[in-house]
Amino acid sequence: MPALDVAGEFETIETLLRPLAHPEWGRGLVDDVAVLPSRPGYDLVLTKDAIVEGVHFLPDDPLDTVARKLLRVNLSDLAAKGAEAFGYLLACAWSERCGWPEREAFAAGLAQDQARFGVFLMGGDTVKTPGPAAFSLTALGWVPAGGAVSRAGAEAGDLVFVTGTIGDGLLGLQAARGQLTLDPERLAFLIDHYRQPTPQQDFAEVIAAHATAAADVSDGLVADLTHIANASGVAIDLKLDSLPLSAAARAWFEARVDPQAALEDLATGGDDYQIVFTAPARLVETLRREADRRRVRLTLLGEVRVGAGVTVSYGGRPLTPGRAGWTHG
Ligand SMILES: Nc1ncnc2c1ncn2[C@@H]1O[C@H](COP(=O)(O)OP(=O)(O)O)[C@@H](O)[C@H]1O
Ligand SMILES: Cc1ncc(C[n+]2csc(CCOP(=O)(O)OP(=O)(O)O)c2C)c(N)n1
Ligand SMILES: [Mg+2]
Ligand SMILES: [Mg+2]
Ligand SMILES: [Mg+2]
Repeated sequence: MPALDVAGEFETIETLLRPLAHPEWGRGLVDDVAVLPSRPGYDLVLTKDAIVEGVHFLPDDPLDTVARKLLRVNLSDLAAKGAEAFGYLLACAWSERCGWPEREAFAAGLAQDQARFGVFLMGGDTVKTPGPAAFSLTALGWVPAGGAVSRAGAEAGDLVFVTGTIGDGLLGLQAARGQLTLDPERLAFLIDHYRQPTPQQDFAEVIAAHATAAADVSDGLVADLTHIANASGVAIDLKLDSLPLSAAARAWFEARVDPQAALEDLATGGDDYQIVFTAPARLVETLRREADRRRVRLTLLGEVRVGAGVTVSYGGRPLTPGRAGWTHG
């Protein structure tokens, strides 16, 4: 284990990060830049999200899960555009709690997810901070030229779908803070979802082929649907009765005295990293088949109308959630 005060930055890069570098384009992490050749017939899709201790993850979250969350929240944005990820740039601002073993865990978490999601490290930056740890990642992906799905293509008459389940991120945060009473396995499932959500990478090609508009759910289902409605210049009806819940979230839900308030919390809590998208109504069966083939749960949540904004309803009655989702203020 090297003495961090003398060798921290370059030991970290050489020993922990270089093994993660892209074999051709990362230049062994010894140059000032990475260089990648353009890919004829494809567009390069780029996205960047940062995560900060105390804001996006908890001070006692293990560093391997922090690294995976960082990579996954970014892969989630690429998947929502129908893009296939191939690489990423990484910036680490290590705090006092990030000694060598923690940095090793961080790199090991990335190595595992690189293998799982088919991406490589292209470069980045390594600094220390006297404050809370913070990490930022720029994910890179390819999409067939002109094929990236935007937030802006929803049309009146389209249907609104979401992959997976909604609410596990919010409940996972509460579980990690010791604020939930549920079976231990359910608590573990929720905490795992909070710490290392699964980006819907396998669904990206379905989005590319069929979605008219799409976004990943990070701020909250209502907030992210509002982004789609605003960008597309349409109104969206969202039926809370249809909200897809995991078994753990359902167990929590069934113990609530106010089901409407509970569903509102789940639909505005965020940290879901599912894909919410619109598609023409005639594609329902195709979408269901494509989702089944990939073992992705797919839920019809509502529809697109002429107008503006998102109308949320429960039991046939419109309601106004106190907030649409998370904002950084
Ligand atoms: N500091 C910034 N500099 C440049 N663009 C930014 C910055 N912060 C956010 N954006 C852009 O604003 C848009 C919305 O960002 P955000 O809400 O973070 O998207 P997402 O929820 O998909 O991660 C994106 O196009 C993003 O690239
Ligand atoms: C300790 C902690 N508190 C609160 C949250 C909830 N939270 C923080 S940021 C966020 C929204 C997503 O983060 P953001 O940086 O807005 O991601 P983006 O929309 O840019 O992808 C949520 C739900 C959390 N994940 N962790
Ligand atoms: Mg962002
Ligand atoms: Mg994002
Ligand atoms: Mg997004």
